[in-house]
Amino acid sequence: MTNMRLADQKVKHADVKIEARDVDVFYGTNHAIKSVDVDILDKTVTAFIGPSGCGKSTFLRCLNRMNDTISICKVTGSILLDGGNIYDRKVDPVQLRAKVGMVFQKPNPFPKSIYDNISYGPRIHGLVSTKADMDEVVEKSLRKAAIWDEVKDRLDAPGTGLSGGQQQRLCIARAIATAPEVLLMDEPCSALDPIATAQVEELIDELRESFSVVIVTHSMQQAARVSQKTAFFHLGEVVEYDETQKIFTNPVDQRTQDYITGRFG
Ligand SMILES: Nc1ncnc2c1ncn2[C@@H]1O[C@H](COP(=O)(O)OP(=O)(O)OP(=O)(O)O)[C@@H](O)[C@H]1O
Repeated sequence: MTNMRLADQKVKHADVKIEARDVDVFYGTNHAIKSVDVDILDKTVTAFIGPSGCGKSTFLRCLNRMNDTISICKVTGSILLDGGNIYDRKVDPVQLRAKVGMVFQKPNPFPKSIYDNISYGPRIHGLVSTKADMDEVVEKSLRKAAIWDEVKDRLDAPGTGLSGGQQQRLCIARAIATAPEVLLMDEPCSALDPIATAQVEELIDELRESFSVVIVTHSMQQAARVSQKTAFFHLGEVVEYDETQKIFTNPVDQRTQDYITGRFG
């Protein structure tokens, strides 16, 4: 991994936003995540890397209880958001997902207008009461996702009519609209061309001024470009979790070294 541009690596002292301890995940008898401990820092981009099937997406989905939707999936251990257990019975997963938003691999806009894609979340969560306020939230979210100029004259057009890269930025705007504290991104650029990928990467860097971003990526170059912290997953375990620069230049574990130098995965 030489000649790799590394993101601004200065990890400023940041509060822990999510504290995961001793997390295990089972799909039936398949033990997919094994005793994982990870702290996600506030206003920091954290990358999850590792070979296919090592559990990156599974662990990411634990952070906003998306795994609840999979009947055979069982999660044990503790995951605290600002000190509160997200698996507590009193926590409403729908409310949780407004705070811990998610962007998926394939852009998935609703079959609605661009405006309605953004206004839907704030409306169902009762975050906005007047049309003028909603207009403001829609504009702000689209601006923050760097797509406002491309869509401002066609807010009534269907979101599905945009290009792939625009659809992904629309989905990011949709996730931002509920004012999340953490944004989870599961291979958000894998369906995008290099130009759209660069736009989304630039956006990720800007978003971390407002909240934490956790990104699953197969691209080590992308992890190095956008993240300050990196966790290397292997066979359901976190082998190494450290500052991105350390992981890519001086990893402690031989398995990390082998992965980043392309010896497996
Ligand atoms: N919905 C599911 N039902 C049953 N098993 C699943 C499900 N999703 C993931 N798994 C299993 O959990 C393990 C971890 O998969 P996961 O998708 O989390 O890995 P990953 O590192 O994200 O892989 P990739 O990089 O290929 O996306 C694998 O053994 C996989 O088969």
